Order: sequence, then C-alpha cells, then structure tokens
Amino acid sequence: MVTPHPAPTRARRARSVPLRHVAPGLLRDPVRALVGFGERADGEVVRLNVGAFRPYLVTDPDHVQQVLGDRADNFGRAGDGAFWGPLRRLFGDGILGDGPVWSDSRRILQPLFTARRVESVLPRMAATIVDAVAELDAPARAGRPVDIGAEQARIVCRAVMETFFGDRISAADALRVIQAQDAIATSVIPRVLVPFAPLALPMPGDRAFRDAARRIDEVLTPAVRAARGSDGDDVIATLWRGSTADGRPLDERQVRNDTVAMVAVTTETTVNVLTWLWPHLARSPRVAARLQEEIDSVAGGHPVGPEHLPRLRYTRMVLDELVRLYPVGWLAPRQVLRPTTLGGVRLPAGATLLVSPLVTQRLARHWDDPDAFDPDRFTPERVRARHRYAYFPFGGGPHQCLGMHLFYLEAQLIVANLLARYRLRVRSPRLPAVQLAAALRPRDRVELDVLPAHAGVVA
Ligand code: HEM
Repeated sequence: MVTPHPAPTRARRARSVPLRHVAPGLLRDPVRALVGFGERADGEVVRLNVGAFRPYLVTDPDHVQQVLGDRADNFGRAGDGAFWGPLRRLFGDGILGDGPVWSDSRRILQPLFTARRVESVLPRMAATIVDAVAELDAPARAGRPVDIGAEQARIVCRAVMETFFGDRISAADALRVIQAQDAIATSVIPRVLVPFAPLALPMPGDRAFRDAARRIDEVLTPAVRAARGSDGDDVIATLWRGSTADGRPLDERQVRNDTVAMVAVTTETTVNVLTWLWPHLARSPRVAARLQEEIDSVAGGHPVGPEHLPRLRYTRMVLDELVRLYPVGWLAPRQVLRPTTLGGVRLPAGATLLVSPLVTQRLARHWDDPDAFDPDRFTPERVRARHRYAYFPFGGGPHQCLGMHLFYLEAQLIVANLLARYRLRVRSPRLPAVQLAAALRPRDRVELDVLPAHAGVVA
C-alpha cells in the first residue's frame, strides 16, 4: 500500500546547517565532517547550506524509511541532479536509473541474484575462490608482501566472471575494466563535489572520465555483441532475452548500459570493502582471534565451501560491522517529485534529498561508540532491537541492492579461505583513509605479509 503524502501546508521550513560549521573538515576528513552534519541535525530533516547547492539531509531512521521505502514513489532516483547525473555519462539509462527503463532492467536482472540463485552457483564459485586464493602460495613462499586490494580484485574477478558472466569477459579483461573504474571513481569527484555544475561546462576530470569510459566500452561492447542470441543464464545473455513491459526486446544500448553497471557493482563493491578488514583485525586482536577460531573449528584447516557457510556466524557479523562503517553505496540521493513534508518539514518539488547509510550508521544517537569496530552489535537480539533503517548498507525499498546475498556469501568464502590457508599480517595497522567517490573506497593500499597457516601450504 502507498502511504498518502502529508499536505505541505502546516509544515515548517527546514533548519539550515551552514557550511562554515563543517567546511574546515570536509576536505581533511570528509567522513567525520559528514557525520558532523548528521550530529548537528539531531534527527531533524535539515538543509545544508553548501553555496549554491542546498540539499536536505535525511538521517533519522523513520525518515529514511519513508524516503527509500514507504513513500518511494515520491522520491525519485532519476534526474540530472546530485551524483547520478555525472554517472549517467557512463551507465546511461538502465538498472542504475529510475522510471520505466529501470523497472524493465530490474525485472530482468533480479531473478539472477535471489538468495536461491546465488546459492545454486556457490559450489562453482567456492571452487574458483579456493583456487584463486591458493595463488598466494607464491608470495608466501618468496616472503613477498602483497597489495591485498589487488589480490581481492583478482579473486573477485575470477569468481564473478565465471559464475555471473559465463566467462564472456576474461578475468584479465575484467581487471582492465576495474582499472578504468578506478579512474572513473576519482575523475568524477569534482562533479560529485560541485553537483550543480552543468555537464556542458568542462571540469577537471572530464577528459580522464571520457578516456576511462571508452576503455570500458572497448572491453565490454564486443562481449555484449557476441552474446546476442546465445543461450545461457549469465547476465548478458539474460539481458538480451529480456523484454520491456510492452513486449519489445531490449535494445543494444540498454544491454550495454546494464552490462557496464553490473560489471561495476559485482566487482568494486566487494573488493573495496574487504580492504578495510585487515587493518581492523590487526587493531582488534580479540575480534581477530574469535574469527580465526570460528574458521578453524568449522573448516578444520581445509578449504572452505558452501557447506561451511551457515556455521560461519561470527564471520557474517564481522562483515555486517564492516559494511556499517564502510557502506560502499554511501550516498543515495533522491529528488522530490511532488511537494510534500517529511518529519514536519516542507519539501518543494525538485529538491534534492541526501540519504546516507554512512552518516546514519555512525550517529551516536543510534550506535554506542560508533567509531569502534565491534561485530557484537550484530547478534540476533541486538539486530532485532534496532530500527530497520538505523542500518541500511544495502539501501531499501524498490531500489534495494540486488547484490546483498552475493556480497555476503562471496565475501564469507573469500575471508574464510584466506584465513584457513594463511596467517595474514598487515605491514601497518593504520586504517586507509576513506575516499568518497562514486562509491566509497580506500584511498591507500594495504600491504600484507602472507604466512602459511600450516606446513602443507608452502611445500
Ligand atoms: C558491500 C557491497 C555492496 C553494498 C554496500 C551495496 C549497496 C547498495 C546500495 C546502498 C544500493 C541502493 C542505491 C539507491 O538506493 O540509490 C545498491 C543498489 C544496487 N546494488 Fe549494491 N551494494 C553492494 C554490492 C553489490 C553487488 C555485489 C551487486 C551485484 C549484483 C550489487 C548490485 C546492485 C544493483 C544492481 C543496485 C541497483 C538496484 C536498483 O536500483 O534497482 N550491489 N547497492
């Protein structure tokens, strides 16, 4: 049922939070500055006074629920507004958009990522992950440190390209796409920071963005064309077989747009978020010991497969805590479609709302000691006691993330297999700084020494 929209008449204007309160920190420590905005809002819908750009910040779980879920029909994701406008130059219309085109893409892609469907590909995915992890034997033998972000990218690309893209894109090509995505993520920052600048106005980063988008198309367009008319239950063949609500087949543009989007979301999300795990474990020896103990007792030093996952409960809690602190989809901007009110505040049509799991998930009014890494926040009792939208790393409502099941199962397999086979030691326990690009990503590399967990590993 759609909740009626409150009449805009009796509402008040939003309180304004001026930029000078937080500007000094915005460049130095953007996460702290954004959470600072959220703390100042104190649960109200407030207006951020960022020069010409004056979006509304929505932090309270009840309000988030209305925007993303209950009243999502009045808060659109489409438009050339904050964030999505610049990214549309790469992803076009499709699964990362809104309206009828998005709805066709969502209906076609959703069945590929249900819990059941992901579980059905798990045996194959687990075998690939076990193999890809074992390639770390070489640096372990040589005593050579590894860049764990690069290793995770290698492991994820192999696992996902095989199971969701039917090997139509080689792991090497997928790594090339990831490199171009890295360039996209950083070159789009000026436009994310100055969201009111028209796209026609040249800005720093535009050329790098265009070059990277071209490199992505050079890899993915041939794969898209080759898959036309073929069988298979992979992402690209499924898109070609899909049709619009009025029965027309998708055109090449939409298949291309959705392929580019799905390669991006299946790769950089998991790769980026896992990078923070290792320094956090080094800084929280009790968490590290409990995680290791669970993996050892469940898998007994053997490769970890799908049959072990239901018993890796603490591993799952560690991942829950990781995406609380580092929700890759850190910002979900929305546009008000018809005048309405939210939390007693008047919202005109066209206004931009900023909903951010990064902010709500670090607010002291909802989380004790919010910056501490504490997986025990995710015991079933504590989860039940919390508002559904105090924690929404995967969004909610009609645009809820398609990849949630994939993320948890894949990440559990990667982490558990790494720790079943090796002892990983970070060279520095310093946490990588957070870069707020199109997705949230670590600004610094994390280097690890790889030691064999038992004598059988490095013969
Ligand atoms: C740590 C991992 C991930 C996080 C934190 C995450 C987070 C999110 C969030 C917050 C949204 C909602 C955006 C909005 O409401 O505007 C979203 C959407 C989406 N995610 Fe994820 N995601 C992750 C991994 C994945 C993976 C592995 C996939 C692969 C299938 C994926 C596919 C998608 C898609 C297709 C959408 C758009 C859905 C739609 O608009 O209908 N995500 N994700």
